[in-house]
Amino acid sequence: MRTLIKGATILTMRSEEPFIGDILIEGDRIADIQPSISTQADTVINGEGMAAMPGLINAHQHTPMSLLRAFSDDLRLMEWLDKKMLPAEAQMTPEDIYWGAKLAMAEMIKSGTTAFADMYIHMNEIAAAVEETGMRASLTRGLVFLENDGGRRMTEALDLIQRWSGKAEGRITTMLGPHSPYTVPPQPFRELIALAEQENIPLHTHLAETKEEVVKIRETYNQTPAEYLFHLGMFEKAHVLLAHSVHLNRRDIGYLKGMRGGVSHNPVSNLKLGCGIAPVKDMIEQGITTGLGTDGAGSATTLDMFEEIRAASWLQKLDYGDPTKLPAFDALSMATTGSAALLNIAHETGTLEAGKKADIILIHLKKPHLQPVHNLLSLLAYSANGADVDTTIINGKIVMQGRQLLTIDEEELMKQVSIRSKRIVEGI
Ligand SMILES: CSC[C@H]1O[C@@H](n2cnc3c(O)ncnc32)[C@H](O)[C@@H]1O
Ligand SMILES: [Zn+2]
Repeated sequence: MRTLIKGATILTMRSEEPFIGDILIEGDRIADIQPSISTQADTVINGEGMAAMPGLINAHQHTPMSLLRAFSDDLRLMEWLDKKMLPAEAQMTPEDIYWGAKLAMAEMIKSGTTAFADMYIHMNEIAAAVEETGMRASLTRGLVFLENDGGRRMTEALDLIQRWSGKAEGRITTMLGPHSPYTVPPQPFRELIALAEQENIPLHTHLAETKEEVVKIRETYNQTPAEYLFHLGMFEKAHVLLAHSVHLNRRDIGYLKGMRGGVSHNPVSNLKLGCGIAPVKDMIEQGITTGLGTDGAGSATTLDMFEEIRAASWLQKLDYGDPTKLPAFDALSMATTGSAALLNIAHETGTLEAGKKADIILIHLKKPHLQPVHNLLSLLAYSANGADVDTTIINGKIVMQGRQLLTIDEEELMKQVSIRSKRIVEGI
């Protein structure tokens, strides 16, 4: 199967310079990118007036929480989690998880996200939704060790890894997911890190999201959250995906230096929950890989990565009182090459180049808020939004064209979401 995109304004993200050209896709990979390609193809897409760029990669998500979007807002994280989210999650059936995840995937595909990292429960249902929708995903069974469950959660985590790693034409990868420093005591944390090292499995966790977490870890271990993980050996033994990392001091950033993996910055969720501003510029200066994520729609409300790109850039400018901080290309890099590295898939995605997987989005530029095109990078980072995405291609397959989802029945999805979301909140 060959698909040819003709005459698009191409931003490869390998360089900052866009150019007008063609992209040839063969099977699941990009075969060629040139100013002009003359060849036969099964499908030809007219890319005129469109920007072509790598699909955006959401490095931290809880997909089924899309069913809890706008259910509870304007609360502190711990109160929001304990009093609202956990009781609602206790009402969710595996089928709810499947439809909640599908809702998130519909929104992601429609806003130009082609891959994501997810941490949740009932991961078989999420994996099934990934298989059907055609998305690329790194899946993690979130592990909280505050009560003895007889090893059930751990069994599910290992089952996910065994059953789904490399499945769905290689689109699914997996990680181990100790939820956070405040929900996983040292011994189980050590065991997970040892297992990750032994089996070469990446780890996905939350770190230093709120001041309350910093206080709690200080009271319990007399350490900062980053120190806690560092002394458990986490950063030297495995690839680690750290969500948030808002409250890191200079020494904490030093602990992360040289780590495999890096930090998923989730600026919109951090803003909305009043968590603070992550030291993104300082982490980048220390060579720490930084990507972008939304967190779940239960907190972020939207999964539009263009909002994250904009918020990331503006927060650093505001924090330093300096508009030169985190310029457009750097913020776009976080959502593409940065997040790809966090998901451990940078060899396959994150840039447009021959040989890489064909994860490509086409953005309609002939819109009042995207004209004139003095600077494509600025337009994409500071003015575009998810609704400007016309076409989404993942693993060489067109999953949205002309804003029509091709792998998801949107009408059925809306029906299921309406029934299930009502039942969940009525049950609390
Ligand atoms: C055990 S599965 C993952 C678990 O994480 C919860 N969660 C959602 N958003 C956040 C956040 O911002 N910080 C910490 N934990 C979060 C979610 O509700 C699931 O229970
Ligand atoms: Zn999270």
